[in-house]
Amino acid sequence: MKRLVVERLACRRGARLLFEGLGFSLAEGRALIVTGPNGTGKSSLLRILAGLSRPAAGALRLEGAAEPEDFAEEVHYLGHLDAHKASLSAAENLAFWRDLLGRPALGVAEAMGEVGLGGLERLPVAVLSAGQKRRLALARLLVAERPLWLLDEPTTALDVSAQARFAALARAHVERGGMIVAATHAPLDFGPSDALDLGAWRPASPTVEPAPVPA
Ligand SMILES: Nc1ncnc2c1ncn2[C@@H]1O[C@H](COP(=O)(O)OP(=O)(O)OP(=O)(O)O)[C@@H](O)[C@H]1O
Repeated sequence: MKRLVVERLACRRGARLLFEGLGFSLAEGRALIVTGPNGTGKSSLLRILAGLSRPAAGALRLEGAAEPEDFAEEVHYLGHLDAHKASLSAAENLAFWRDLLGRPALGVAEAMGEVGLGGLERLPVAVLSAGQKRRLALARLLVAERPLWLLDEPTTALDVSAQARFAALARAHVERGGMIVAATHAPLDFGPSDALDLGAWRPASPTVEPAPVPA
């Protein structure tokens, strides 16, 4: 049984403590929807969970993983940037990620079909629309098996039908025993879910030291 456990987590950016004392646990087969006003630290929390930045304090582990304290191999992280090579085709980009990530799941053509990009495999990413680029980024989640999906505003630029299609893929992941932590300003239906309002974890006095004022 996998379970993400976060204890007494604090995040500092520059001179400000964004949140502190944050604790939650997320069992397999559930999603956690993280909300909060702009600048509360949703993206920063996801980056900490993905192992891309260090917390100022606290601990996190993925119980049931081979290496509970260092579980970067167990996560898919989808940030604001789509991380595509513009000159390569859509299929080449996805094939790159499939090879790099390991633990292959869907094939490239199949994954592109799932996100509604069938027929666009050979187009260079440079000519894809913003929504098509986002769909291609989401297809990455499908080509490699990773139990924990960390999604930062995953539905940005998606039209209504693509949002619904993606929500169905996310629910299927959760139904299979996967986990999702998603930061969003939009309502997302990822199946059995918990809610985390990060604004509630703001410290009483967020400024750690005076910020330098530019001359
Ligand atoms: N490298 C950095 N140095 C200093 N401050 C930073 C750095 N990165 C982010 N911040 C600040 O940290 C705060 C939190 O940013 P973050 O992107 O995590 O918020 P968010 O809740 O995801 O916001 P949004 O809803 O706008 O996406 C912001 O005030 C931001 O300016």
